[in-house]
Amino acid sequence: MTTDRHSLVIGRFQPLHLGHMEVILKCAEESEHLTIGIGSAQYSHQPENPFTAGERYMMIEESLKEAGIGNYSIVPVEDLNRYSIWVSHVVAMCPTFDCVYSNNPFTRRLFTEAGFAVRESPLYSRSIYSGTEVRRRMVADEDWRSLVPKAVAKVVDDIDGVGRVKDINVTDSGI
Ligand SMILES: Nc1ncnc2c1ncn2[C@@H]1O[C@H](COP(=O)(O)OP(=O)(O)OP(=O)(O)O)[C@@H](O)[C@H]1O
Ligand SMILES: NC(=O)c1ccc[n+]([C@@H]2O[C@H](COP(=O)(O)O)[C@@H](O)[C@H]2O)c1
Repeated sequence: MTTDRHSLVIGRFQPLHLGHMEVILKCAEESEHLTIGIGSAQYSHQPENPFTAGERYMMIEESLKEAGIGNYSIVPVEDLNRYSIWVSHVVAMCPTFDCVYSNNPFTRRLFTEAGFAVRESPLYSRSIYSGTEVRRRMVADEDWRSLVPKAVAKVVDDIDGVGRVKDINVTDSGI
């Protein structure tokens, strides 16, 4: 089903996982155009945000190519420390959109207050499909590949992403 809806999905994608992909595929199917906002774009090399905006861009672009999706734009969006103007900042950075897909109550509230239609999409196997779980498995040498698209695993391998995630999770004392 395609409508004339122009939609936004926003997340940190640290990294993109199969839960994100379910939302993106549903949204792409329901929209004429989909914008994927890479949130917290200025952060990288931190335990919660290991990958740069450019690396996350590659993960999304290659995964959507793999999935045969074409009607989208990818836009890095930096955080602002003034919540009241963050939505205006997103609007200024992105192609026009009228509908936002998010499950985070705070993000939903900001867009609702700004007059956008906000849609909730089901959370897919949330106990395993989260960035937090993917990063935890990388550090613990457990299977993280089954939680992400093949294209994401390739980007992570190309940049030694697992080595980076492990290094930034080790303190000086080695704990
Ligand atoms: N398993 C999932 N199924 C559907 N949507 C998801 C899933 N995990 C995250 N999302 C959606 O992705 C958006 C947030 O993206 P983000 O990259 O911050 O996800 P995250 O996996 O929760 O991150 P982290 O665990 O690193 O904090 C939210 O709208 C959230 O509801
Ligand atoms: N004021 C702000 O900078 C602000 C407010 C709400 C969401 N965001 C960003 O949007 C992205 C998605 O956030 P949630 O995962 O919380 O929905 C994150 O990168 C988050 O930092 C930023």
